[in-house]
Amino acid sequence: MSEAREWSRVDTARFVRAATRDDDKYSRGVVALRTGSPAYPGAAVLGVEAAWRAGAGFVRYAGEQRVIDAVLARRPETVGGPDTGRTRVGAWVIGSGTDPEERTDAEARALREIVSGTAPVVIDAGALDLASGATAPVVVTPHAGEFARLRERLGLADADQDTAAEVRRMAAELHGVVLRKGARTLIAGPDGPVIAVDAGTGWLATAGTGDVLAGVLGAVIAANPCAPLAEVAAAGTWLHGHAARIAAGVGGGGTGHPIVALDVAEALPLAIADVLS
Ligand SMILES: NC(=O)C1=CN([C@@H]2O[C@H](COP(=O)(O)OP(=O)(O)OC[C@H]3O[C@@H](n4cnc5c(N)ncnc54)[C@H](O)[C@@H]3O)[C@@H](O)[C@H]2O)[C@@H](O)CC1
Ligand SMILES: Nc1ncnc2c1ncn2[C@@H]1O[C@H](COP(=O)(O)OP(=O)(O)O)[C@@H](O)[C@H]1O
Repeated sequence: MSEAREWSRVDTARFVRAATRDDDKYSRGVVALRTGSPAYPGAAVLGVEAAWRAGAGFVRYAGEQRVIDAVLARRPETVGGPDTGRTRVGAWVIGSGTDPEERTDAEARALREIVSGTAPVVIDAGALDLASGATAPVVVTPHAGEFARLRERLGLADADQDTAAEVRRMAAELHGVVLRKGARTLIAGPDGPVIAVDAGTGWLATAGTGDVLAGVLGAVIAANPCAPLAEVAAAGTWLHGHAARIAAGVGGGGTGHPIVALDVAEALPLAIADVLS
């Protein structure tokens, strides 16, 4: 069995800071998302909401007009439309709520430009096929099914001893951070230990919470430009789990109650306040 380092609240606190009088919207972190599609507009809304609620100072959304409309209806603070180059993006989020089979040439070009850039990119769901060609720093976020498919695609499908070893091996192959989602999320960079983040509540297993996680990761990465990417990703994952625990009311040792993905996003400010206290 491979060893994994258990990630804690104290570890997370190193990557969360209170806003100060010296901050402006750019210093708090700029996140840009190219997520969602006419088939899954909700994924864009969830990721954008999560990026704001996780403390981003500026959130930009680039996508189809119908999806921009859905995003702005929920979060008018968001700046829609393609980046005109005036804002330096601290982190990109791509792929949530998209289907690679439906990708247009224009969309493929836009995504290729993002994964060839210098800003870190969270690569989720329908963009996972772009991970192997990326030169930007990346965090890829497959769930169990996507992880198995990505292993096949990369020719890594022969047996490893356990999932932690598989995650480490994929990270080495991709020269990036791999974040394999589950009740216990495993995260590894090309070097360094495998990190384990326990969600702490099964109520998090509900549609759209992965889209929320992608937005959280974007915000935490944009706010921590100089920190090791695997550790920043672990901090974002821990906050996501903590927000779910708060939303589901499992804090006092009780069984809690069902939640939806937006509940997790809405509990993020309380999770951050708790870490800062
Ligand atoms: N409101 C929305 O717009 C939502 C959009 N979503 C988007 O829907 C698209 C399809 O995502 P899916 O994950 O449903 O579909 P996928 O096509 O990625 O995978 C679904 C299949 O993978 C297998 N699988 C194995 N382990 C799994 C696991 N742990 N979780 C999920 N599937 C597992 C299952 O057999 C299942 O049939 C993605 O782009 C995703 O971002 C989802 O996030 C749900 C919410
Ligand atoms: N049994 C579980 N207990 C706790 N968390 C879970 C469990 N199963 C999945 N999760 C978490 O829920 C989220 C689901 O993400 P994902 O599978 O991408 O869903 P979606 O595509 O619907 O957004 C991930 O953050 C994952 O770690």
